[in-house]
Amino acid sequence: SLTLEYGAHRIGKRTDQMMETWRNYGLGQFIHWGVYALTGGHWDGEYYSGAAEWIRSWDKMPKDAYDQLYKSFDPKNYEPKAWAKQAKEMGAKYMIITTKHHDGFSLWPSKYTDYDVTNSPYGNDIIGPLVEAYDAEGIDVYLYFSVMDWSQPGYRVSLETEEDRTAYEDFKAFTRNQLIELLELYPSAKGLWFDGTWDEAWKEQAVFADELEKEMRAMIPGLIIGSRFRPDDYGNRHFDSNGDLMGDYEQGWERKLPNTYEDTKGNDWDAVMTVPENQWGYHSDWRGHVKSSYELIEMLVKSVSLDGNFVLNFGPDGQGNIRSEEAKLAKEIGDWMKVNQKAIYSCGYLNWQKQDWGYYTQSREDGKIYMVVFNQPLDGKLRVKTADKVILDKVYPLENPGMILTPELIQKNEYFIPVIMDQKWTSPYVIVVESSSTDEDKNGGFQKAK
Ligand SMILES: COc1ccc([C@@H]2N[C@@H](C)[C@@H](O)[C@H]2O)cc1
Repeated sequence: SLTLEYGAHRIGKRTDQMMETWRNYGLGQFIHWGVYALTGGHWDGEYYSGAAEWIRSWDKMPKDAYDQLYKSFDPKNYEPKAWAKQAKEMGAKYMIITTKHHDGFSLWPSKYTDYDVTNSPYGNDIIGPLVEAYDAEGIDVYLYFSVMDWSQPGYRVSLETEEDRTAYEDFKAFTRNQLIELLELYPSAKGLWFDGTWDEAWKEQAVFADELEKEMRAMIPGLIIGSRFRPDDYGNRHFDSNGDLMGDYEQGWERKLPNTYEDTKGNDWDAVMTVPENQWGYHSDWRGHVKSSYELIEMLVKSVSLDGNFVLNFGPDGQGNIRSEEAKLAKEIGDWMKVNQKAIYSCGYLNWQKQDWGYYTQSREDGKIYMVVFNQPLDGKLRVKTADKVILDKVYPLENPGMILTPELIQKNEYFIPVIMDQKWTSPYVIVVESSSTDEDKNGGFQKAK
C-alpha cells in the first residue's frame, strides 16, 4: 500500500460512545433551506427542471437577480419549534441543516460575509433557534456546509495561475473562519456534513483540510465528520488512495442505497434521500415520481438492515412553510415508526441469508432479531435460513407478543414461519425472533417456545 500522510487516520469503525450513538440513529432528517427556496424552481415564469437549489447555475437565471434574492428573504412562517416537533413525530433521531449551500448565503450571522441572514429583511439568526428547538426535542443536530461557495471572490474550481493561488488562500482562510465560527456559535452540534468538495482546487488541499479537520475535532471532542471533507495526498475523497475510508462514515450514498452488505465495505454510512427524484431545495412544481411513505419506509429498513442511517430530505418554502406532501410523509412514517421503532433504533445488519419477503435487522442492545415483512408470500410462509448453529427460541409478531408462531423445520437451519393470515396487512409488519446459539449442529434447530 501507499504511504499516505493525509489519508485515512483510522482503519475500521470508530468505537467511542458518540459514534455508537450516531450508528444507532436509524432515521434522520435533512433540511435544505436558503434563498433558492424563494424561486421555487421557477424564474420569470419559466420552469427549471434541475435541482431547485442549483437554479443559480441555470442559464435562464440572471446571476445578479439571484444574488439580490436575499433582500426578499423574510420567512414570516418560520417556526423552528414546529419543525422540530414534526421531526420528533416522524421519529427522526438526528437532523442535518444546510447552514450554507453552494450559493454562499449563510443562514447564521457570519462575521465573514455580508451575504447572510443579518443583511436580509428577516435579520435574525435562522440556525440558532433551529439548533435549540431540535436539541429541546432530543434530536441531535448536524451542520451541512458547502465548501464550494459561488459568492466568494476567492473561490476557484482549479488553480491555474498565481493569481488563482493567491485568491484561493483567502478563500481557504474564509472557509476556516466560517467553520470555526459555526462550531463556536453552535457547540451542541454533533457533527458536520460536508458538500461541494469535488473541485480540483480543493482536492489539492490535503494539508490544509487535515489541519482544519484536526482543529475542528479539538474544538468539539467526538465531532463526527463524513468521508466527503478531506482529500488525501493524491486528491482522493471518501476512500483514500489505499481504499481506506476517510472520516468517520461514508457519505457516498446520495439518492441511492447499497444493495448488499459487501457494498458497504463494513463501514458506517448514511444514505440521504429526496422525496422527488432530484429536488433538495424547495421546488413548487414536483414533476416525475414522488416517493410514497411505503417506498421511503422500505429504504429506511433496507438502510438499517445494512448497518446504515437513512436521512429523508425536507425543503421548506421561501416563507418557512413545510409543504403538505412532506408533512403527510412525516406523519405516515411517524405512524409506522410508533408501532415498529424497535426494529429500527439501535439495530443493524444480521448475517442471515436475505429473503424475498423483506429485511432482517438485529438489535445491538439485546440481540433480538426483527423480520420486517414487505412482500408477504401468497402461501403465508416466511422462509428463514439462519446462520449455522442457531436455535429459534421464540417467534412472535412485534405488535402481538402473545401470539407465538411455531416455525416449521424444512431442513437444517431452514424454516417456514407461518405469518398471521387472519390479518389483512396493508403496511410492512415486524416479526420478532428470539434466538440462541448452540455449539452442536442440532438438526432440530429450534426448541418449542417455553
Ligand atoms: C451532481 O452534482 C451534485 C452536486 C451537489 C449536489 C448537492 N448534494 C446534495 C446533498 C444537495 O445539497 C445537492 O445540491 C448534488 C449533485
